Amino acid sequence: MTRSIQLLDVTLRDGSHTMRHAYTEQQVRDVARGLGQANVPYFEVSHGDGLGGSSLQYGFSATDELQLIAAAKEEAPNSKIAALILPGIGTKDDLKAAVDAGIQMARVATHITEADVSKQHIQLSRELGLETVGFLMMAHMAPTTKLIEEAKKMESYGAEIIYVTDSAGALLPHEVSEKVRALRDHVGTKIGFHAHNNLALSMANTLAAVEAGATFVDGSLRSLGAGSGNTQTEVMAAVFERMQIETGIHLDPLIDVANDVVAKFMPRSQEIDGASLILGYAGVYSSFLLFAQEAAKQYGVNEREILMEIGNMQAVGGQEDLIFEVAQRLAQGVAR
Ligand SMILES: C[C@H](O)CC(=O)C(=O)O
Ligand SMILES: [Mn+2]
Repeated sequence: MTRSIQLLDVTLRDGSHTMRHAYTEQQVRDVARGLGQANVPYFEVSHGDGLGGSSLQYGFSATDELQLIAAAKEEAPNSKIAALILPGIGTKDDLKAAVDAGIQMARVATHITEADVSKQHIQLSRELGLETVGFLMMAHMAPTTKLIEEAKKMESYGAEIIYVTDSAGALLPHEVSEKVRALRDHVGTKIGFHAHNNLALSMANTLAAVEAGATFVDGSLRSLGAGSGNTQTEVMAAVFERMQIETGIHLDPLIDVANDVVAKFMPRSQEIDGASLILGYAGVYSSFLLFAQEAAKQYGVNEREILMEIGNMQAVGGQEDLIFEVAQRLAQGVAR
């Protein structure tokens, strides 16, 4: 039997963190056109922290995300455009406006233990006729029994696909296998997996997820995403082709857009440096990296020390302010 996988590219959303939310409409058009020409079935466009993320807390977008979504849709009419939405950041009105701009999928994201807050957004997404994903972030922070509990809640609200999201790039392959297999055995939805490469495990973890039953996997071109980035989309497409797993993707134009478009504007290559390694090692939200680097500079302290402390404190998305408090305390030599 031929196996098939749906590949979802997040360059224009997770990559927005690394781009400091400064994507221009032209960059988005160029990437979207390339993804469309490569027949990528799904790709995500929005502020890095999802719809409505443009703010003082998370960083202002240089260009309105609705304008970016509409531009992407024009360039890639045959791909489905997804938008991430975090209840508490993105509102129901943001979701409705994104539908008008052209999205066909909503990915409703919560912390791994907080699925309750996704109910209204998931229900609205279904009412609006969107393909609807429950996106459970920081999956390393809860045992598999809890993951099943939270996934069942999202399923009961109407989610059609549930993602195990390794936001910190902290999961090991056997942990990914265990979590995805447990969802396959206990939840009736399709299963997805989203990786970060902070421990150089994103491809291994993606393959572990696929072997365990995931049929949706995320990637970004040249790995352009928070921290050390995501599984590299074009590499993943090549590996799946070698494994005779059907993706429907045309490899050549995909490599072209990665090399000729994304590589030209990305601020740095997505290597694993000392700080991004610590994200995976200490289990820290990947989008905290740039905040930690800024705080380290501001207070004259070591960025790795900040990240280790944030990991010890088990900080979660939305606690970006804590990074600066930790840096200040370290600068004053004050223990927690
Ligand atoms: C808002 C986060 O960047 C979502 C995500 O991609 C992750 O948790 O990983
Ligand atoms: Mn991510």
